[in-house]
Amino acid sequence: MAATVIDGKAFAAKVRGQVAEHVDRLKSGHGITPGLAVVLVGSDPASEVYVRSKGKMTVEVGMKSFEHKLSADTSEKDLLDLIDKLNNDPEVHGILVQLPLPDHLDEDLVINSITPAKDVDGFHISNVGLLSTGQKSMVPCTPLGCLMMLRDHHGSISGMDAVVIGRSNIVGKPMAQLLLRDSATVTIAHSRTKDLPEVVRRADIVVAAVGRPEMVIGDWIKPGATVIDVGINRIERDGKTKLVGDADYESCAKVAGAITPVPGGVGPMTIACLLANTLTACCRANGLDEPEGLTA
Ligand SMILES: Nc1nc(=O)c2c([nH]1)NC[C@@H]1CN(c3ccc(C(=O)N[C@@H](CCC(=O)O)C(=O)O)cc3)C=[N+]21
Repeated sequence: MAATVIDGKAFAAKVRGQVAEHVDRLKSGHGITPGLAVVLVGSDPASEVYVRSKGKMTVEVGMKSFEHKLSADTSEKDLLDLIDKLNNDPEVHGILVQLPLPDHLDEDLVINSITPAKDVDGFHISNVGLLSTGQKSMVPCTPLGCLMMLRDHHGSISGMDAVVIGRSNIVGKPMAQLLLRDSATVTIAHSRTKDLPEVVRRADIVVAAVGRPEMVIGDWIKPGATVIDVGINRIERDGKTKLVGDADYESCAKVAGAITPVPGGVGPMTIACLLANTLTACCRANGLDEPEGLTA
């Protein structure tokens, strides 16, 4: 039987609609407009596309968007000065520094200079620590989007076997924390995992976040399992550029019970969750109730 396609694009539109309703209420009821600042250093074409799309959707849900584009040779001091300004700007509730940064900038130092309460990426060491100890934090957008789709599809994932392929700080590790918090049995696999296909075959939930185009194939998937494909890889095929995930869609969809497509799966949910996190940060900053269903 063919897998159910989990429509991340439609789900993301629904989430953005919910965010927009909350923003309306904040504006009319409290005179507060949530604001998101995005900082881009350098001019990577793919990054520019994402930043533009984030800015557009930020404005669409009624928030203020502050875009800061800095040249590729920006000094660490200038970048830290800008972050300091944004940390202290009451109109800014969320700050995102687009990654990766140019080599001469210390990514950890830069991320950890963002006020944790405004760290809508959830990458600050304080937020990482809070998440892993089950305390209130900002949760990384991509794993949060994956969790929302899993909860929506399964109702509960309690007791299910989940295998996360990939151990990055931005996806693999926080994803594992979120799955664990929802009482799944979690394995983190990676490029050195012994007999990866056999490990993946045990999973009811497979989260593919390795960054290798179409690496996970249908033969590795337990019949009926849910495949969440985090990969976004641009490849050349038949003389055309094509966007593919870390899972081989065609073969996986034949075996899986449900699967997220690329594009139109995890990617749009990531941006929707960025807006949801900005809303959450704004509510917390103003001592207001947090939006229900939009946090982890
Ligand atoms: N601090 C930081 N936070 C990020 O969240 C962050 C980042 N840096 N650096 C770059 C990556 C990449 N990223 C994407 C978000 C949405 C889509 C997305 O919506 N993709 C569409 C397709 C877009 C296309 O056609 O190229 C889709 O999958 O359907 C993709 C990629 C966020 N990132």
